[in-house]
Amino acid sequence: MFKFITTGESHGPALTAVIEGLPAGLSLDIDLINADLARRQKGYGRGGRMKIECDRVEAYSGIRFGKTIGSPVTFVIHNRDWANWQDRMAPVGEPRGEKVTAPRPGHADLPGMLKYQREDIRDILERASARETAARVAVGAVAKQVLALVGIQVVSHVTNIGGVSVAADLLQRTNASDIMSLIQSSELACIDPQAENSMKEAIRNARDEGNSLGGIFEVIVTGVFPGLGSHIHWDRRLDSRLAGALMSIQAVKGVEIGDGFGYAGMPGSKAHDEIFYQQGTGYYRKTNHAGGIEGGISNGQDIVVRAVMKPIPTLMTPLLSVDICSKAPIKANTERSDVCAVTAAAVVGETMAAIVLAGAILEKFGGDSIDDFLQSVDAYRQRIRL
Ligand SMILES: Cc1cc2nc3c(=O)[nH]c(=O)nc-3n(C[C@H](O)[C@H](O)[C@H](O)COP(=O)(O)O)c2cc1C
Ligand SMILES: C=C(O[C@@H]1CC(C(=O)O)=C[C@@H](OP(=O)(O)O)[C@H]1O)C(=O)O
Repeated sequence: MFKFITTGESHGPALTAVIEGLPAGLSLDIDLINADLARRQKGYGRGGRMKIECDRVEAYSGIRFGKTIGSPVTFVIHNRDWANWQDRMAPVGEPRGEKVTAPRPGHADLPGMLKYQREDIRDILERASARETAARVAVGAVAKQVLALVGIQVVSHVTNIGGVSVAADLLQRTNASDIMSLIQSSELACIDPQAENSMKEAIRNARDEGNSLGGIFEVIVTGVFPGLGSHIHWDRRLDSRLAGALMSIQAVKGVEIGDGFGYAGMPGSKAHDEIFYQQGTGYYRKTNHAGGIEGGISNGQDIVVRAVMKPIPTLMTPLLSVDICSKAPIKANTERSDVCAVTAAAVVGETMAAIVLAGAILEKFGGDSIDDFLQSVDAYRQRIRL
């Protein structure tokens, strides 16, 4: 079974990712993994930490001479900032440094310290931090390399920041490959230069006020063939897996697939994608309201998923809180922070979608070696060529 675990604290020595269930013989391009790590570090509105880090993976297991050998793959990403935190984050020795006692509304601080019985909120915030997503992106980049072998690509872009949206008509007429090239030159991974200017202005204003912003990103998966996921059980549905995976990203608070929340205002006659058939090419649709999934199963159309990120909880003009020692009112903790991280979250969204798709495809076609896997995919594709 394809699965992974990440470890590491934000200001600890390193993050790790251990990936299990990759077929043997997969050629892994480490440069592609590092390129995605670099993309995750970008985005107008990110804080000082991204100037310190330069994320790169080091492979520790599961790969020989560039190819997987079937055993678990381990990647390590060193935290450069560790050099500045060795005293406060030492794995052994007496506690040093001031305790964090003013929980930030919106972060894991208060529920985490109650649950884990900690007196220093740092014990919670270090792991709650989205620094962990660097390790996930390394896993996602591997998943994308599995998907690429069968012609599946995953792209993401930002569609809204702080209420400023990409123009609706532009969104409708831009396909996934155009999106990939358009976002190359954008600091926010946004396809609409005009909207991007307004988004940047909104981020600047938020920063000046000691405030923060959230937004929406979209993930599109192309080249998908019908049959990934299943209607049989709730936890095999591709839509439920994608929603859960996207929702697992720190600060993501809503996910929609296809027309999503827009369905509420539509009659059935406008909501579904009529089915057509052409000899030679088979079944096809003229619309994609479903976002590529019907009955929890991919239907062969592009998969389209959007997620909303709440505004960053660490505010330089802090909200009210309560000191966890004295119980007296206090301003919430402030520390170095992003003002807006939707661009980075989009890359993480792309990652999580790729992980779900790679999991579904490896589950369906199995194979201990990459050749077995590809043969099985080919045989299935032949069968469904109707
Ligand atoms: C890429 C990324 C960067 C983030 N950067 C920050 C940050 O600098 N400061 C902060 O307070 N929260 C940041 N967050 C959000 C917190 O990690 C998140 O709000 C927190 O984990 C609690 O969110 P939850 O309620 O969704 O779990 C970031 C999230 C992501 C995805
Ligand atoms: C380190 C990353 O994001 C961090 C996510 C984060 C949080 O609370 O989620 C808080 C900030 O950490 P720091 O206090 O070290 O600046 C962000 O920089 C990263 O994305 O690599």
